[in-house]
Amino acid sequence: MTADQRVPLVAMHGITKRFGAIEALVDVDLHVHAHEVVALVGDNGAGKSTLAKMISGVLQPDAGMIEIGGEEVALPSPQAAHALGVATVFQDLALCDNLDVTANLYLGRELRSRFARDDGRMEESARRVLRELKSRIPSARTPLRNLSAGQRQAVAIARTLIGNPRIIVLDEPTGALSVAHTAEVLTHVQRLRDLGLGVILISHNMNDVRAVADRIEVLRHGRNNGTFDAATASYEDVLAAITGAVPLGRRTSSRHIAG
Ligand SMILES: Nc1ncnc2c1ncn2[C@@H]1O[C@H](COP(=O)(O)OP(=O)(O)OP(=O)(O)O)[C@@H](O)[C@H]1O
Repeated sequence: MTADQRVPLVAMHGITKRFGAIEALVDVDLHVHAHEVVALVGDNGAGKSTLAKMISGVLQPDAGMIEIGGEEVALPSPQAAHALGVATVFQDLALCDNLDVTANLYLGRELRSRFARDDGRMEESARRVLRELKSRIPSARTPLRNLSAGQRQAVAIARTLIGNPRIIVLDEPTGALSVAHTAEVLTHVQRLRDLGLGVILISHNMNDVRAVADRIEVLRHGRNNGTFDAATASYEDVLAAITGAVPLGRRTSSRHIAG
């Protein structure tokens, strides 16, 4: 079976979203398979976050259709998206400095034994998830305030794994990180793919994108503006699609690329 014949984990068709007079997204398509990292790139205001918020149930499209596992779905809330296996790490990470790693992973969904919070089970499961991610965080009991920016990002990613998601959306996970921490986070992204998840990676950084993505989807002014195989795409061609600067000659249409 070729990649195109597989049912995507998530497929968005003809997504349109307006904020008053602003057309944030117009007729946008996006799909992601299992074991695939799709980078969503574009200039400021291209519509990346708006699209991510729709997969995450934070925003709803004005038109278009979203399928998960081949079934059309409604995602009226983040809870609805979560229940269907979509997990998102937004830029603010939503972690608590005063709590340790385990407490952050289980924030708002603590495991309980019959009468009390089951700290032992949570810690064991936190250790398992960190191992799965190949994280270098020293202990599941380390207070978050002692972790580096890269390790915090790892905790935020690990937190999504607690809910057994199928699709993970990462919004600029390396935005504020040093080179070493960026490399660590990119390893985690690869690990998510190895675990069989579909990953949507929003990024401004072409080096990161080319290091981990299988496919690159470009948005420009709220519209699809090119699909590239990350292994073979030239930096110039992707940049041209992002900025609209260069003729489309060498760009590959989304219809010609195996997803
Ligand atoms: N809540 C909102 N109300 C009004 N306009 C919005 C809102 N959210 C986004 N927009 C507009 O929609 C367009 C797309 O924004 P979006 O944040 O999705 O772009 P982006 O590609 O994620 O940009 P960036 O890389 O700067 O985060 C922009 O013109 C933005 O100003």
